[in-house]
Amino acid sequence: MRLWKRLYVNALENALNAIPNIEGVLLGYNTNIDAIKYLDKDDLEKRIEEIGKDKVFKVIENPSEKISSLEDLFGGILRSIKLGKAMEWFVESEEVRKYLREWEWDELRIGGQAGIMANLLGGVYGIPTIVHIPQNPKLQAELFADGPIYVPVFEGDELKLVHPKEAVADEEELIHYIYEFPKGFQVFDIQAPRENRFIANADDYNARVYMRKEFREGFEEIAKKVELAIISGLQVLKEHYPDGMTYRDVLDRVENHLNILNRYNVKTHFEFAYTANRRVREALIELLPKFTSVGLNEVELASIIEIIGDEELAKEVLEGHVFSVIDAMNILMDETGIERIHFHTYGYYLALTQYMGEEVRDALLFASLAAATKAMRGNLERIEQIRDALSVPTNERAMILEEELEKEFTEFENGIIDMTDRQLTFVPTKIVASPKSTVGIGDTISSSAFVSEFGMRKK
Ligand SMILES: Nc1ncnc2c1ncn2[C@@H]1O[C@H](COP(=O)(O)OP(=O)(O)O)[C@@H](O)[C@H]1O
Ligand SMILES: [Mg+2]
Repeated sequence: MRLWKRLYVNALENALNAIPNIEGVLLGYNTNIDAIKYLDKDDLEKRIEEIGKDKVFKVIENPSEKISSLEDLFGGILRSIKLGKAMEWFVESEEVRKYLREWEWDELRIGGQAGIMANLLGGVYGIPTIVHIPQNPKLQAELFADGPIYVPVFEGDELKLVHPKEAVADEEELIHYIYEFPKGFQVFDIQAPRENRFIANADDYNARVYMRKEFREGFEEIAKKVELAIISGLQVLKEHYPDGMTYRDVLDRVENHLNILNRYNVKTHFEFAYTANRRVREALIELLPKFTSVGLNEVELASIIEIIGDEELAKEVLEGHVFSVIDAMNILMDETGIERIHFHTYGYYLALTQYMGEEVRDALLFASLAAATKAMRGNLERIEQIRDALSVPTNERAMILEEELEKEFTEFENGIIDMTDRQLTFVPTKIVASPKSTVGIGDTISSSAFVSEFGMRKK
């Protein structure tokens, strides 16, 4: 434990010193507005009575999975409360979209993985950050932090970088309406067994990974301005769209972007997120050889192993057997040739890299501090706040894993295992006992580790 205390303190200093070395990072592709509302029993019951309680209650047992009417909307919310389950349904009706807008919200936040990471990397870490925003209405632009956050805009033929607030356009508001309820929340005779959220998604652009003109026509200029790129948001892809477009059309465009980034020696990270469609998941695995790095959790690693490995190993990964996780990471590296794999789960992180160095470990430790800060405060606002996370307890149970690793691998020192052609890095993480929020922690972990490792290796 004393060892890790010392390593955490050193890693924080090393990472903080290195972050100013990073000259530019690109974030694609998903950015939207998250409109959060904390549900109120009386308001909710009144609205449901107005629409017709019977009609709404029918949807609870026969979920429509999408929203074409107000019955669907409130039926979905009630179902989510009843089961205590997170659910996200797409809003198809214009009339319901208007209703949602008028129902208002308690809080607006930037949403989408790229949008959230822009406020972290640009707004908090001060790294020059270019972000893809499918649409740039005022309501969304104002949610971006001040700081070196940029969107590319054409001025004549020339591509200029400006803060989103300076490029506001009369474009669509892509809103994800998030309805939160606490454990025990009661409406009529329905009670929530645990806290959770229902999301009404009124965003036609990110659902099909729409790319704006600057990214279609000016990508080479954009790639020249950065050293790093982090790609996410591809998990939503569907096999087919009503207009005949398929996931292939999107992935061809992404592949073209990766070819350009690779040509300019930009290091690229792909942040995996659970991808329900198996075809799309397969295609994403096929794209991994074009990336430098990938970040994922236990569910996502298992879902990959279901495709490139076997069911038995996938099951063990899900159950959290550390040696199975290590086997799975090695299989993924064998299969794709990717240089860096960062696995995160509750209580510890692992990285498998085709290069050696203590920077890999220090980056994971820094990421753990950033994640704990975010969990504690709900939001990270200033980089100095990360120092407070040093006093958060380090996961004690990971010490048992550490002993097992020590027994299995003789060359294990300070979290680093030399596997001759690969380095395996293990760190026990900080755990916040009662987190204020856990939204976007995974992206905080992966992006913090990826950029800080690069910064430290650059010296
Ligand atoms: N209370 C907590 N304290 C510290 N870290 C946490 C806590 N809860 C979750 N985490 C970290 O957050 C990660 C969540 O990442 P992930 O599963 O990818 O979800 P998402 O991408 O939706 O944020 C977990 O793997 C874990 O490492
Ligand atoms: Mg994640």
